[in-house]
Amino acid sequence: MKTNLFLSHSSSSYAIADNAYRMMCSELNNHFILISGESGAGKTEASKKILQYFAVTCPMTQSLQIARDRLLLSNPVLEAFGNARTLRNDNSSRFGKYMDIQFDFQGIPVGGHIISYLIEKSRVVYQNQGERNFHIFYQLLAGGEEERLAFLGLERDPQLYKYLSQGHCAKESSINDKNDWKTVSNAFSVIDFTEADLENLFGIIASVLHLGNIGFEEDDQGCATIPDTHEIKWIAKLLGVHATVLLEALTHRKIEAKTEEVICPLTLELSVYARDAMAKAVYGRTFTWLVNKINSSLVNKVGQCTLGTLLLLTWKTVIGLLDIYGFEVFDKNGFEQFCINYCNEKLQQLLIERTLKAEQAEYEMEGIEWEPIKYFNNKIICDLVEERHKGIISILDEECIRPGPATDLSFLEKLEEKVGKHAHFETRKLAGPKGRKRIGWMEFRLLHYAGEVTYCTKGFLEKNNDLLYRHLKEVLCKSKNVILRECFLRAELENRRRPPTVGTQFKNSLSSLLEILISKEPSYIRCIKPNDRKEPSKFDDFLIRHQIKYLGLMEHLRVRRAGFAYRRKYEHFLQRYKSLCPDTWPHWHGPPAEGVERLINYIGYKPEEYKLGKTKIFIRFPRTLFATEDALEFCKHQLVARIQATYKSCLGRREYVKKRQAAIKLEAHWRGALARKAIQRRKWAVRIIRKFIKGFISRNKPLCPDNEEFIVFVRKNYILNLRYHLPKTVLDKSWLRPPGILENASDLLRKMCVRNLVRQYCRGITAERKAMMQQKVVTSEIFRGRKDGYTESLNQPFANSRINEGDINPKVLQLISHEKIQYGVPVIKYDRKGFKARQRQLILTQKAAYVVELAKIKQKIEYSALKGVSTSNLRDGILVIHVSPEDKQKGDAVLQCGHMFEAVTKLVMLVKKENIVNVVQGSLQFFISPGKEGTIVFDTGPEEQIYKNKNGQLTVVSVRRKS
Ligand SMILES: Nc1ncnc2c1ncn2[C@@H]1O[C@H](COP(=O)(O)OP(=O)(O)OP(=O)(O)O)[C@@H](O)[C@H]1O
Repeated sequence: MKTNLFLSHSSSSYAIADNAYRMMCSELNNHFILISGESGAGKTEASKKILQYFAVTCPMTQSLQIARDRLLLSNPVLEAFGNARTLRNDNSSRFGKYMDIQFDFQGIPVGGHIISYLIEKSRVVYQNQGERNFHIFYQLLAGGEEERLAFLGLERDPQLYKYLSQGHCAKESSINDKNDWKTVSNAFSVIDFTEADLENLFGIIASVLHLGNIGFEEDDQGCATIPDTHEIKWIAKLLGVHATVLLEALTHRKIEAKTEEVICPLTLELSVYARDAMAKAVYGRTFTWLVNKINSSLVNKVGQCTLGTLLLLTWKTVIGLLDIYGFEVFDKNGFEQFCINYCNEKLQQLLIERTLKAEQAEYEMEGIEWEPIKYFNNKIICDLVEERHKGIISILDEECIRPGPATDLSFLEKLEEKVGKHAHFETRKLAGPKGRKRIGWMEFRLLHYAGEVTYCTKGFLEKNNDLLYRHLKEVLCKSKNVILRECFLRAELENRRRPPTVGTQFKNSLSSLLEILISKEPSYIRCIKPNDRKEPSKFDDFLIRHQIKYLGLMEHLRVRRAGFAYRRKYEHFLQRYKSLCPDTWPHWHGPPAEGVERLINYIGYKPEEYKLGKTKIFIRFPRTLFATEDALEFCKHQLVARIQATYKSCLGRREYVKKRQAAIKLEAHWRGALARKAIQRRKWAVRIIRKFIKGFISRNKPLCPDNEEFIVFVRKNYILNLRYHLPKTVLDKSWLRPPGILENASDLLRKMCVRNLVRQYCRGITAERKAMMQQKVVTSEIFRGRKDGYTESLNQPFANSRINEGDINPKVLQLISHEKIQYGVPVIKYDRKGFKARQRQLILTQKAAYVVELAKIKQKIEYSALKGVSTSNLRDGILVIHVSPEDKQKGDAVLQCGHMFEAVTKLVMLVKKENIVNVVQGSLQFFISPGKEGTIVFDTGPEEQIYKNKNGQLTVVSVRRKS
């Protein structure tokens, strides 16, 4: 347990709120802040500061801003309805308020709940001199819109209303009702109040004012009557009840006998009582409704979420804020002051129990050396008030229910009789001569922890009973005003049991409040009132000393100074700080006390900084704890980094595994797809191959489905191949071998190709070349296969310079004579005359070159006389031109010619007699001159020779070469 205690001051309120908040967040437990002090000491202000602090400093989400605003704005509404000006405080809380601020797991304020305690209802109908009714009445009149006031039948002047003017201070300069009205109106709009709600609510407020203005008169029989029903009509309208019924209920009382009901008129006094009771009941219950309504708007609404987030969202810690009426001492103190001061006694008791007493007891229990500090325990006063059967409340209750005439005086006598001997109780009768003067006959005095208070018993019984005549209750139950219908339930009428008295109710609600508080970690704000005159910056020493004394602050301070700032069970301490020591982190398996010892040794606590008890560690100075907290905070970062790293690696691994599985799946699918594709391809290939085989087998059959494709393929393939293998020249005889079925087509193509090539070739050859080729063809026809050297001659082109067809007139051989033909080889000029001599010369000079002009041939032979040309089959260049027998005088010409094939060809072509060439073997005959024949013998030998043999024959030897 750690107790925070501050004297009221804004910054200390912030500090304590902050401390409670941090503790709540770190230890995830509930806290409460008890604000105590006299009336006007500043409790309400401190509680507002705390709320503001939470509103400003706590983390906030957009969606939760509304909750925060409602939490903040619930204050002005409750203050308007529950606060009033008293002699001690212009804004005195006339009800007790306990507010739970709920925080979610992130420390965000998400909602709240308010419990109200005993509102001072009597103020509705009566105020002391210098005091006012609840603020809302004045605010409504000062700030309410004209239409609203007209609708409610109200005038602006509060003096016109009896319930507002008894204190003679309806208008107070320190209070700005008009502005406050604006604040309250704005707050209503934020806290979910509909226009209908406000209409009903202000209908009730207005009807209370109207009630107060009802005047009664006494008739002849002493019964009360209401001469002016103006107010009644307004009340009936505003509350939705029958005016006559209401009127009757205010002036009559229903008495229930065993079987019948009797209605009897009320006296004037009782009618006034009934009216005031109605006003108090209506206001009191409306206030409770208001608190409930605010609570419903503060409820944290959990939206749709998963179970995990639901658990997190519903996980709440709370900080309770208790702002309750302070200790009050007036000149005249009634039942209300009695309850208020009893409440303050209880709170002081709680404080004593949880700080002074508990703390000292704890030291003792834990075996910590301790010098006991004396303090005043006010339990004795609490017992005097609340003890069962013996306490003042029990005695009061007894008087209330007792048959027979019970009065306030009889109650006082009972008190004297039963608690007269109590040290804290006094009456005029019991007091000594000195005290007698200060206590009235109807009064009793209690010696409270905060001082003496004299209570006047007048009205105690009535207020404790808080009786509302059944007749009036019935009227209110039937009200058309929705709020009233919720406040006055019919079930109440049917319940014949007597409701608990106000005193007992208050006692019970206080004990349940204490139960709430005991379950939470406390923090205290003790408010000290500086002066009684509501003046700023004035400090009344006496008054302050008095407060410090009765609040027990000195004792408290002494205990705090001598004691320890912080204590914690070993387990909890170890659990929280174990991460600071390697020996205790992450687990300590030994006894917790040893673990704590090891831990603090490691951290380096000095001996004066701590004490070890039986079950707890006690830390003397806050700074030690703060240093430990700082170390923890630092350590947390490291731990967080480690946790984060582990978590991230876990995430990474998970991601990797996911990706891997996805990749495997993808791979499997892809492989499957590939395999399927391969199968398809294989099937397709098989089909194609099978078709091919079939096609191949039946390739020679007529075109049929079996071979159709094959043939098309073969054709296509052949054609496509063929284009790369076409012959390039006319002489190129190569040709791509066709498949059997394409032989015909191939032949055709080949022919076409050859024709095409030939055409191209032909187009490309010149006229000269053409002529030469024609000559070559003739040469071929004459000599191919008949004479040696022919094959070699194929490559030797004919030369135009040697003989030119264009230059030769085939018909006139004479033309040749003009042409000089150089054969470039020795020519044997053979004539009759010179043969012999020349022959010899020829032999000698066979290598010499002679140029023979064809003209000379012409001289020898005429065209028409040309009868034949002879040559041997050997490689020699001997040529014999046979002339016509008619021209025998000239004889045949024997010539040797290097370009034999050309000369012969051209010659026969000149004479157009290709068939006159005679290729002989062995020898040939020729005419040397007419009638005289010569023979030329052809032979082969190792070297070329021409000579005349013994027989006189011309012998021509040529070299035989392999062709
Ligand atoms: N911290 C403060 N600073 C300045 N003025 C303050 C402070 N606290 C209180 N007051 C003044 O004192 C008045 C009374 O304060 P407050 O209403 O909080 O007293 P209280 O203890 O709640 O009284 P009660 O018990 O009657 O409700 C305030 O209206 C304000 O004028």
